[in-house]
Amino acid sequence: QLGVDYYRNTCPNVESIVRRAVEVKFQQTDVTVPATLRLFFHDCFVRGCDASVMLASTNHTSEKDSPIDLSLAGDGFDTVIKAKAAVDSVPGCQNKVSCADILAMATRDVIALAGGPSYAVELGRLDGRVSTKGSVRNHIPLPDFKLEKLNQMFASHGLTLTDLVALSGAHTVGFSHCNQFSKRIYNFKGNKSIDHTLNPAYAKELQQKCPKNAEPEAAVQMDPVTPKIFDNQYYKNLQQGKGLLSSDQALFTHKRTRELVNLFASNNTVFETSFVSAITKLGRIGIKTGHQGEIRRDCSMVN
Ligand code: HEM
Ligand SMILES: [Ca+2]
Ligand SMILES: [Ca+2]
Repeated sequence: QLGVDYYRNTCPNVESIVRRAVEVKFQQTDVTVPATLRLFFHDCFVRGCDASVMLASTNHTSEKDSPIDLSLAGDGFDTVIKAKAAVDSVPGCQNKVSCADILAMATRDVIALAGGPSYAVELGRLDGRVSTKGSVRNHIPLPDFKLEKLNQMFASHGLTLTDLVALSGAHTVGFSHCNQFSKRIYNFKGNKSIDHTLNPAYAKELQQKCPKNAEPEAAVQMDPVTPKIFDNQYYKNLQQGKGLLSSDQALFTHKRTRELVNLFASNNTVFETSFVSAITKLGRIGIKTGHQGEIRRDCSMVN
């Protein structure tokens, strides 16, 4: 049911309206890029791409207030809210475009703004009416997951090992808080050692940036070389033992995925093509149509 021309008759200029709003937001802060990209991932993996991640808590706690999603940067939500306001300010477009579709378009736009590939976004998702804190824990992968478990979680959404490796390339931009990888540098396997898959010089650098008593807000760029550019540097980092999260470095440790890492590291065009294919599949997860959803007036509340 998804299609690139979905709003052809209802709001023909929706793509340029969203793009303009995203550009303005990006000029204010470049954190807009990783924040929006991660928001899209966390939305699609929990109840499908239906903007459930944007619903505010009511008498029960919603996804965004779950422990994992509390680390989603506010600028991602703000990007969608601003783009939605821009769309709704155009006569005829008011309440015609779903928050889920605006998030999908904004994600495409931030990737291009950071120097990554551009692609046609499929549209036609409705917004969901349900969001629960409990659903996040079992659906969002954790940074200490083994490859087998990561693969299982992605496979449950029809995503292949190639898709997993390509989508992990999103970690070419953005930050991680120290607590997400502190075990690797201070207490690996519970015996006060350092994860041996970490490059020793990089491990030292991380210990400096994340001292044992680091404040909870302390964060490190996930790609130490080109932290703001959407490129294949992430894979080159993995080849050098500079994957920040255990789940990143695992892609190079295992033979099955190492070949893909090497391929993406050596050929940015292949990486971009694989990423576009994978994020397009990501955007198809759990699509709601008809009575299953609605076009939310306010992205943070059901109608
Ligand atoms: C493969 C399994 C994955 C795991 C275990 C994982 C885990 C994480 C963790 C722990 C962080 C740091 C969060 C923080 O401390 O605030 C993070 C950040 C991020 N993740 Fe992932 N992630 C995965 C896949 C993905 C995918 C598929 C995407 C998007 C397509 C993505 C996009 C991002 C982005 C852009 C950031 C940076 C966020 C920011 O700077 O605000 N991740 N991820
Ligand atoms: Ca969702
Ligand atoms: Ca990069």
